[in-house]
Amino acid sequence: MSVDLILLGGFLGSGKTTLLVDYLSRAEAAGTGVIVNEVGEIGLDGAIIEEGSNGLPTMMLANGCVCCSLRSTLVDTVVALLDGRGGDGVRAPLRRIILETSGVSRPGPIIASLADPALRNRGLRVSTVGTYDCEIGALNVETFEEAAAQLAAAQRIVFTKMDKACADEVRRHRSIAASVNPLAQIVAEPDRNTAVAQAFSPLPAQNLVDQALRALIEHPSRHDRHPRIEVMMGSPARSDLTWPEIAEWLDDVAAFCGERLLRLKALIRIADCPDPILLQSVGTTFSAPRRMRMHADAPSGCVLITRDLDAEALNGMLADPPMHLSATGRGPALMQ
Ligand SMILES: Nc1nc2c(ncn2[C@@H]2O[C@H](COP(=O)(O)OP(=O)(O)OP(=O)(O)O)[C@@H](O)[C@H]2O)c(=O)[nH]1
Repeated sequence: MSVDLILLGGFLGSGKTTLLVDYLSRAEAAGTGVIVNEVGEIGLDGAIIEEGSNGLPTMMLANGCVCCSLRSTLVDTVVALLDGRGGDGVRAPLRRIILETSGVSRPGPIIASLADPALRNRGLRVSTVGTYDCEIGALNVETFEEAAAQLAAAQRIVFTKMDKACADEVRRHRSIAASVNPLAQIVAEPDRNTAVAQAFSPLPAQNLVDQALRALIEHPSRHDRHPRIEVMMGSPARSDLTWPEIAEWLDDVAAFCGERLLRLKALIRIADCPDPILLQSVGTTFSAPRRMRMHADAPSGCVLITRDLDAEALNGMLADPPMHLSATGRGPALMQ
């Protein structure tokens, strides 16, 4: 049986713990294990979650950041939960594990650490959910780098503190979130119960995400553009690209961008395969390429989300790049 491992990210104070505790009190949270990562020594979030965990197994990773110093501890903790060693008593098999990351964690290194051999055959399906604070916004200047990495990595962005924002502000936040991460599903539900239920429900099937990618490639446009975040579209330079060329290009892109690469998603046709190949990264952590047999007629292309780096710089990286990148439609610059 596969187990969903949901990385819950979002900046400090953006409402992760509150969302998680609200979820754990619901009937559909049965079969959930929780891991809480806190950087400070006090373990306040852990205590709040334990209190509200409804008897579900909860484990703490305190005193360090899960994307930097606690990576092997994270793997041990996930294994312990999967083996039924988290919390007290004998447990029914888990259906999902929710990892609340510390507000300053970057998702890429966490996903990379989950590729550990100890987790290889455990049927983990990793997904990413991010909270977006409608009271203060998500991308403030002081916290920009981590917040941008978290927002761009999310497959689902859940709006929090909607009670503190008027309808116009929520509309603006929706536009900002969609502009920074056009691949994410946005949950902007004023009704708290509905929002909590949707936050951790199974993510739309892969084909829905691929439809989003396809729509973007066919109709690129961005209404709100952040001055430091670029969403680029890529199209193949030739029709006879080979896998080694694409693999080398991805290596070059990752090395050139480093932490400035926030997200990459691509459906690419190569000469020696009848089906397009799906490629994805969160930060510079790439998942294994997948043949997409159901998408034989899909166009070839990619979406890249970067910070502090434009398409021209990436195109100039190689004399003859296999993919040509261009910025999506530009609207007025956002100053948030
Ligand atoms: N009004 C309002 N307040 C909220 C909401 N969600 C969270 N808060 C408050 O915002 C503050 C921070 O919420 P937390 O859930 O602790 O945020 P967090 O992201 O877990 O914070 P860190 O663990 O420090 O990163 C708390 O005082 C919450 O009560 C919301 O939907 N509406």
